[in-house]
Amino acid sequence: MQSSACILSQKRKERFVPGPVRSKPCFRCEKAKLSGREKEEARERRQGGHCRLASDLYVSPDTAFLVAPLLPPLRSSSRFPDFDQGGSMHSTNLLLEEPIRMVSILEPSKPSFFPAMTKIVGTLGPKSRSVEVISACLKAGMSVARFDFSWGDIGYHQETLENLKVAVKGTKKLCAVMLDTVGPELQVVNKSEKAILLEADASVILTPDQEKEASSELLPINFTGLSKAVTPGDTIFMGQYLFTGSETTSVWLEVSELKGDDVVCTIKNSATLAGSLFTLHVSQLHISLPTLTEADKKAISTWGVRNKIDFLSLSYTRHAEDVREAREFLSKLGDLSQTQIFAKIESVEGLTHFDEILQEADGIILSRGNLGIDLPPEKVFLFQKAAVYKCNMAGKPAVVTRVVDSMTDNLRPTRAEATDVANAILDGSDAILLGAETLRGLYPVETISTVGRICYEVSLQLNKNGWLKFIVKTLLSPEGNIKRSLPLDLYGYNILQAEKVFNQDLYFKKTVKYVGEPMTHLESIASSAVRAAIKVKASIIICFTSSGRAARLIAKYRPTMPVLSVVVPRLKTNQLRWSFSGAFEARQSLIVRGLFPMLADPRHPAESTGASNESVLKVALDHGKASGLIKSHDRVVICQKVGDASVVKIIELED
Ligand SMILES: Nc1ncnc2c1ncn2[C@@H]1O[C@H](COP(=O)(O)OP(=O)(O)OP(=O)(O)O)[C@@H](O)[C@H]1O
Ligand SMILES: CC(=O)C(=O)O
Ligand SMILES: [K+]
Ligand SMILES: [Mg+2]
Repeated sequence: MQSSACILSQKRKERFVPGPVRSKPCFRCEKAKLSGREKEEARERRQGGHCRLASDLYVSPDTAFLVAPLLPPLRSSSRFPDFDQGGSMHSTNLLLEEPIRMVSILEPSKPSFFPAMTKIVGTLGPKSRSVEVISACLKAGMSVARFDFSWGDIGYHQETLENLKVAVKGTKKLCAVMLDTVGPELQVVNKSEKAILLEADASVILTPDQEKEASSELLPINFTGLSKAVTPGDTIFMGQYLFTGSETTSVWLEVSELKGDDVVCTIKNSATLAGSLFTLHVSQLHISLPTLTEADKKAISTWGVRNKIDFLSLSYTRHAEDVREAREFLSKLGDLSQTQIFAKIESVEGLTHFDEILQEADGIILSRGNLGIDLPPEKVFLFQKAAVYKCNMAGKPAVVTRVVDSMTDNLRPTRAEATDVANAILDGSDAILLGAETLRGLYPVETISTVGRICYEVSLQLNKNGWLKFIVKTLLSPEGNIKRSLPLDLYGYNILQAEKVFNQDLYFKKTVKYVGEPMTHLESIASSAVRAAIKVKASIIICFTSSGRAARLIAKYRPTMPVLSVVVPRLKTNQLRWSFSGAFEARQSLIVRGLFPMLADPRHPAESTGASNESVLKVALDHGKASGLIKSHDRVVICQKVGDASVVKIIELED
């Protein structure tokens, strides 16, 4: 297992190895005791020799053959505890094999009812709070609305939420609500909102005295402990980067002197700061403020309770204890005991405690905005791949932020951003979180639809390959040279699957292996459902669930087809009144890759007993047909309980 700390400790002075760079095991990993399974894996690696290694890393057998002799042999005396896992999280699930016909890339994807499997979280704010814009956002594919309490008051966010409710009714698109806390965020408070001109080489003082007026010489901040936390020579990053998505409104400061509670800084670049709030970021510094601040608690216990928030996005989560405390706080707030906590990893401190945080949290937000400042740039990708992989193995949703900053002011993302979105999905992310782009960007709806189209294209490729529908087979000569490509049906030997971007098979096996044995009954059933669905080329999986657990476990195995998660409400009581469960569970699946929730009518039986009676299954199938997901003669895999037994069924639809 790649330890989070080892991302930071790896040195770049690696010996040149063709293909993916192999890292030295870090001091901590080398010291780490190997578990039984790890020992077994290490043994397998040794036995596998370079060929296995090469075929793991390189996709087509012919390149593997060429590359294998170039790889240094594995030292049998040395352990690479993170390599096998590391290799799998980097590239082995991705199989973009040669030969792909380049012109085929240009073929527009056929309009289809196949949905984008990746979810989009949109932050609602000044440019996205009218009923019209929110409705358009929902239609464009937003399934979770994020309310960022770093700015705006409770009344403002309530107005936006009322509009969201109207939009949900009007569009009939389900949308979950996420409250994003302020947390220990350092902020410059500019009450007058006058633009502040900062010039390179001049001095500016950061003071905790918030009564003072902000100016080019003096900036009041919301934290008293800064002068005790920094030392001369430290750099401080300041600006509206996090809100505007633009780096040109940011300033680098260097601490030159500490005067009591004040911090005197030298300005490193000229910039004009506009607006009422700028965030400060001091690289790799622990801020002695609680993760859940008093202001956050107030927002949660008023706005949060009133609106039954589905997700709490816990900013600057630094330890597992932060999550436990938030959970304890939520547990006393009635319905909010059902709210899921998504830990935001946005500092090196959070990264260091990633594993334990993941155990406590319901999901993870890879807050690349802040973390991107805290981490050396060359380490960001490694964090992303490692963190997403760990989330995938834990079966917990991974959400990636800051993907198309430039769309805040532009109709098109940069090519780097467009590729980044697809890569984040291929890495295994469940959802993409849009911040400044929808909050105060000029094109909130276009941003969602552009990101949605990328998600759709990736999902389509994954599904297409899962079905092996349009696969072109390459024939190899006995020497292993590529002879020509022919359609699948014509020949039956030496297959190289082209146009394949995701090796579901390998992913599945790794996930099963990671869980180990014995597997819980439910996970065994859930993984079998995915296996069966792929083998019989099912169009969808229908999963009955009450707690949402079964559906989440199915999603964990990354089916290539949509999963209709049929949430069956349960009658529950809190001693005072009776109510039905189900609404939270349905909305909370709106952030999980591939899950499409449907709330069942609790009065219906699971299946029809007579021809005429309405059943949950019939409603689900009708819903699938009406939305175009399934049609006559399609196969559908169903995961449900019959009596006491959990079963996986395969049905073939009639005309
Ligand atoms: N109402 C239902 N009708 C039929 N099968 C169901 C129903 N609810 C859940 N199942 C099936 O029961 C199994 C357990 O799933 P899951 O844990 O999600 O449901 P649950 O009802 O919340 O579970 P539990 O019985 O553990 O409380 C799965 O196979 C799931 O498909
Ligand atoms: C969203 C957020 O907080 C970040 O990316 O840092
Ligand atoms: K925030
Ligand atoms: Mg952040």
